[in-house]
Parts: sequence; structure tokens; C-alpha cells
Amino acid sequence: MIVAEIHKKLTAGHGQVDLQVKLQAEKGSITVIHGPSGAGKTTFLKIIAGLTHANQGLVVIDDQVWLDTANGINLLPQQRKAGFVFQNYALFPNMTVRRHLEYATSDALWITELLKIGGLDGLADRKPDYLSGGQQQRLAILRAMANKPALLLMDEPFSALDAKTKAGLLADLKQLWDKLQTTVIIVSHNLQELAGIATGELYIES
Ligand SMILES: Nc1ncnc2c1ncn2[C@@H]1O[C@H](COP(=O)(O)OP(=O)(O)OP(=O)(O)O)[C@@H](O)[C@H]1O
Repeated sequence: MIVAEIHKKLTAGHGQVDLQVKLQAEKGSITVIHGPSGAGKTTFLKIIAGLTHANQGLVVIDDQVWLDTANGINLLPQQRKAGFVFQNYALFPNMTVRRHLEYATSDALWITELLKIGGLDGLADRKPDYLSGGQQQRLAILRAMANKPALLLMDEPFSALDAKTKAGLLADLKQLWDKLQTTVIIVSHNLQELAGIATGELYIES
């Protein structure tokens, strides 16, 4: 179960705007967040992960309080351990595909399974510069899953993938999320790509 209620003052081009978002979702659910560009979708994910400050906020995951501004609670990102797929992937240029995963988990069998799910098993010794955009994006997704996070936050995670690759990957990820009971929040401009997979949606207005 996740409860996230946040308020943040955003600096938009013409001054300040208030971002106010409330989300409540069951454990193992898959929520799609959509809304216009600049509305604050990325900011909302970053506040949940502890990467951005909120003016007011309550974030509770599986009964663990990550943020409660009213009571002065604000866990560090490394204490929250949310999986995060960034829009720009945020890969390490000097690490191979395999090292990216080893950085997050020491379970060799699990790494092998992840590489297979992402179709990167033949590319494990490559560094990001030698991967296509879609391969880099898949690595970012695998890395975010590597420590089996209770909460997975994904920011436009499928934007670089063709329809067929995306469908195959999503089917495998869905199985994994069900098995691990991962709670997933996905920012996506394309609601259709998640039809049949998403269990809920949230619209963030600008
Ligand atoms: N730390 C911050 N403090 C205040 N305002 C911010 C901060 N980070 C971003 N903003 C502003 O908040 C607004 C929302 O940005 P954000 O990246 O969250 O939007 P988004 O909905 O994810 O957009 P897109 O769909 O284009 O990626 C922008 O106007 C941005 O300038």
C-alpha cells in the first residue's frame, strides 16, 4: 500500500504554481500518471523517492513512513530504497551492463534472469556508449528492479522502445511485478501502451 500526499511550490516560467497531488494505491498495483508537460509528474516521483524537497508531504509505503513533514520525518533516498527509472536513464559511462546490475545486487542467478528479460544477455560486457537508446533504457529498467524494490518509480520508461520490444518486455515485467508484489508508478504520455496492465491512473494538472 502506498499513500502519497504532497504539496510543492514549483517555479514555472511566469512565477510560482502549486503542485498538489494525492495518490493512494494497493500493494502490487500499477498506477499510470499522465498530464501536460511541466505539470509536475517527474517532481512527484522525485519527492516520493526523496530526491526533491516538498513543502508539505506524507509518503507511507507498506506502513513505513518515508516522509511526514508535519512530524519532521524525512528518510534519505538510500533509506527509502525505491527503484527509479530516470527519463535520461542516468547510467554510469564506465560500467558494463553486468556491473550496473552487480552494483545493486549480488545475486548472480537474479542478474542472469534480469539480463534475459531485458534481452541484454548477449551485451553484458558492453558499456552504455556501445548500446542503442532502447538497450540503454532497458538497462535502466533492469537496474531499478535489481534490488527488488517494494516501490518502483518509472519516468517515461518505454519511450525509446519499438512496439514489439515494448510489448514483450512489459509482459515479462508484469509477471515479475506480480511475483514480487512490486507497487509500480509509471509516468507515461501514452496511456494505450499500458492498457490491460495498469490498475489505476492519476492525472496531474498544470
Ligand atoms: N526543484 C524544483 N523546485 C521548483 N520547481 C521545480 C523544481 N524542479 C522542477 N521545477 C519546475 O516544476 C515544473 C514541473 O516539472 P516536471 O519536470 O516535474 O514536469 P513534468 O510533468 O514531468 O513534465 P514533462 O512531461 O515535460 O517531463 C517545471 O515548470 C519546472 O520548471
